[in-house]
Amino acid sequence: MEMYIEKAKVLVEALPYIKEFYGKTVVIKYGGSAMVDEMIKETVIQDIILMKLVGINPVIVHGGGPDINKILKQMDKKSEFVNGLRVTDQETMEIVEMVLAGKVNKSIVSHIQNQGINAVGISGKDGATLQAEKKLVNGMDVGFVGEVVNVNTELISTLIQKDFIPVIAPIGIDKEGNSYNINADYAAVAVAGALKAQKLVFLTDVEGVLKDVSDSSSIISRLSIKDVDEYIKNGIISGGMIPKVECCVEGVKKGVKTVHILDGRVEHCLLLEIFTQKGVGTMIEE
Ligand SMILES: Nc1ncnc2c1ncn2[C@@H]1O[C@H](COP(=O)(O)OP(=O)(O)O)[C@@H](O)[C@H]1O
Ligand SMILES: CC(=O)N[C@@H](CCC(=O)OP(=O)(O)O)C(=O)O
Repeated sequence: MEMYIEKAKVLVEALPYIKEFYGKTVVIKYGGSAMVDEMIKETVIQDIILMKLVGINPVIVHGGGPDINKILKQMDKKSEFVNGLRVTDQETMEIVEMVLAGKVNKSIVSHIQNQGINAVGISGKDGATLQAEKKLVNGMDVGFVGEVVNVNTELISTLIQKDFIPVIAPIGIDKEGNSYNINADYAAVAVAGALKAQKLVFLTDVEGVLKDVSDSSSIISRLSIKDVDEYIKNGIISGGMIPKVECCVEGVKKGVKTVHILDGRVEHCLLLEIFTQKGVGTMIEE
């Protein structure tokens, strides 16, 4: 009996959060290694379904860098990155689109549908959702790498209204109908900003933003956007964490209420963040 009373208490603890987020949009950037581990993948999907069933509107923007790397390797095609962005020639673009909008997108949709909940997978090209232009990196042409210049929220909003979970692959489209490879972190913040989301969550493969990358206990629980430049300058934040944190800052500036970097390897990290007093990972704030 005791055990059931404890379980009931956990549900009651979630009540104020369910009330707070009811009818609100939460954008989840799902990528990196949180996507590679099948067990973790299952728990992430369960969390998103639970969110949906208690009246929250989850929107998934996914990456799939490791999947693209795997296919390029099989094809003996080298991949080069500039500032964390994949140099994307025509052939690479075709592979990126095939992997992200095909394999990865549909696999997430399948996992959700398996649980009896409706999801629709789209690429940013559908309904001209992610309108893009060529992005120059430090003045350099890196091929079909895109920058989101506008998000047309019509298709996403229609899906939400009809109770589907939108699952978005970060492929952009320009005025001529060309495809662009967009880093999924950038795509997620653009979508969250345009939807005026209540929360934007980046799932990644570290505990959060750390003061010392080799010490997982050095987590910065609350990071003010004022301190970000300083942390980048003195090397505390480096590598792949730089664009992620910059996206968080942009999210806060665009008016997303709360922005988080969470450890996607932690079972049920989304539920812990949203429905309990125990915040996990790093929250980026004004
Ligand atoms: N201060 C920091 N705190 C945490 N991780 C950091 C930090 N500085 C650099 N990193 C690196 O950034 C990586 C996360 O970025 P990335 O691999 O691009 O994530 P994802 O694949 O989830 O988009 C971490 O695995 C870590 O190696
Ligand atoms: C331009 C660019 O670099 N695009 C990324 C898109 C996928 C992505 O962002 O995946 P993760 O979130 O899993 O890293 C790429 O080609 O890898």
